[in-house]
Amino acid sequence: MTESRRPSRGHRGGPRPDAGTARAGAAGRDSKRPNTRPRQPKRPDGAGVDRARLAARDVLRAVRERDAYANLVLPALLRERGLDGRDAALATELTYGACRAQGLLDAVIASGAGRPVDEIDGPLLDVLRLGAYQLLRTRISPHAAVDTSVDLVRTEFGGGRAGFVNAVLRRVAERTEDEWVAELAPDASRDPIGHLAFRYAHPLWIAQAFADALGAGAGELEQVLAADDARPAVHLVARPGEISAEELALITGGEVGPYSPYAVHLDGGDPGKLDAVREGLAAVQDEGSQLVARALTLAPVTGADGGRWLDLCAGPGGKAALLGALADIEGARVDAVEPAAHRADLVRKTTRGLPVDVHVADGRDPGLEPGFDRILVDAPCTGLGALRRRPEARWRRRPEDVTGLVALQRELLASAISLLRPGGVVLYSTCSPHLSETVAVVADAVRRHGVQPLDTREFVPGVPDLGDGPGVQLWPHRHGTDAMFMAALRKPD
Ligand SMILES: C[S@@+](CC[C@H](N)C(=O)[O-])C[C@H]1O[C@@H](n2cnc3c(N)ncnc32)[C@H](O)[C@@H]1O
Repeated sequence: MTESRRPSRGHRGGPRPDAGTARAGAAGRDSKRPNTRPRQPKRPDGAGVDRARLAARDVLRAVRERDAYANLVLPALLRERGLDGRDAALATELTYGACRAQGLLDAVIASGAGRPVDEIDGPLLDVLRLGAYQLLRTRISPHAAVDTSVDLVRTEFGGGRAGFVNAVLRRVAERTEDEWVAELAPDASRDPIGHLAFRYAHPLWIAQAFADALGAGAGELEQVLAADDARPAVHLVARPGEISAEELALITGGEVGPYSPYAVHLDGGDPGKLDAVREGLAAVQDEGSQLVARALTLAPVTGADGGRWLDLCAGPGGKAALLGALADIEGARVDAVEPAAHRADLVRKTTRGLPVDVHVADGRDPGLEPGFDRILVDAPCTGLGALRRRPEARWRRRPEDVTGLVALQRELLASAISLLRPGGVVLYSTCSPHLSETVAVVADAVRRHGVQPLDTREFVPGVPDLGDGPGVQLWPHRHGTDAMFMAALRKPD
């Protein structure tokens, strides 16, 4: 939370801050500010300004301008610029925090600027988001938050625009986050979901989808939304047959996960630097995803398992690698289908040395011989269950995305059922709890194709709080996993 400060309401209703009309920048007025930092000359490359904030700004710009993924761009940029330790931690916190909180920040910025954010120049908006995030959601001093933001703009664009940013951020700083929420959010008693969506910076349709999926547990909505904003632990999977979770925990300093026998949780750090990951003994994989791959192998088929397993939506290969390792132990073989060639390459990489055959094909018609014993359909989905790991995703996804994805999910599940042998099992999963993508797709398959729903809770042994079944919905606030859904279906004999 923010450190306490006395909000002055002096600017309310005053003239809207504008380049040229804004008061002089705050730079240089903070007596507590370390005086070692030289005033910055205007440099188009931004050299000389705070390196962590410059990195955060550049990532926000890439996300806004070219739909980049913050969690791919940032680590590469930190490496390229040699930022580590405190600088890297600050850049990460500011980038991911500003991405996640974007809706809330934009509402506050719009109020402070007296105009909608789409009327503010993109590069200025990036800096305003960074500054507003520091003011509302960190303990960084308001002077430092404003000054460094003004510096970022001045070095690139000069004094006029810097004055605008200074004026807007000074208005933002007049209230705490709670006070802004009280002023701008829908009333909690009349619109409780709208209120929580605003407070926890989620688009309303996503908060509504979570509430729908929680059903009787809708009182937990606040916890789900809060869990999306918490920094998730890094989950590793210990590859079965290579290393145990206990051994992996010992050599990485992590903790064995509570549910998957292969899971190790790390507090942070760069897992790519771990020897166990570099040597292929372990990989990064959410514990919920591990449970999905394992559930496919635990669901009973009728008769003997002939060892023909299929992963119909395999890229980038996290579950295919775990299935491949388990298949190796069981004497089975996995066919892995992925239509995107570059993602199929990733599957080949993650499954090297395992009994996995990768096919670049469309899962709706992969051209494989039917008769599989077990099929995983880890379908393309909105990803609403993994928002904590994808900072900007909640603002990029649109409710209209759901319809097209649901059509594809139904077709993929139908294709899987047609490829199963009688008595074989398909496990349908999504990293989304949206009911249209989960129980509705499964109910449609049961109705149309006569498959039998199995009590999937039995295939995630030891996991509590799974509701009434037969499908399983995991939740970050209950299980510490992504909000994965899974449902096992058997083809009648
Ligand atoms: C949720 S991801 C699967 C994640 C993967 N199982 C893992 O654990 O790494 C969905 C995948 O389905 C792929 N996909 C999209 N359309 C598809 C189709 N028509 N047939 C098969 N796969 C498809 C996407 O390219 C994406 O790689």
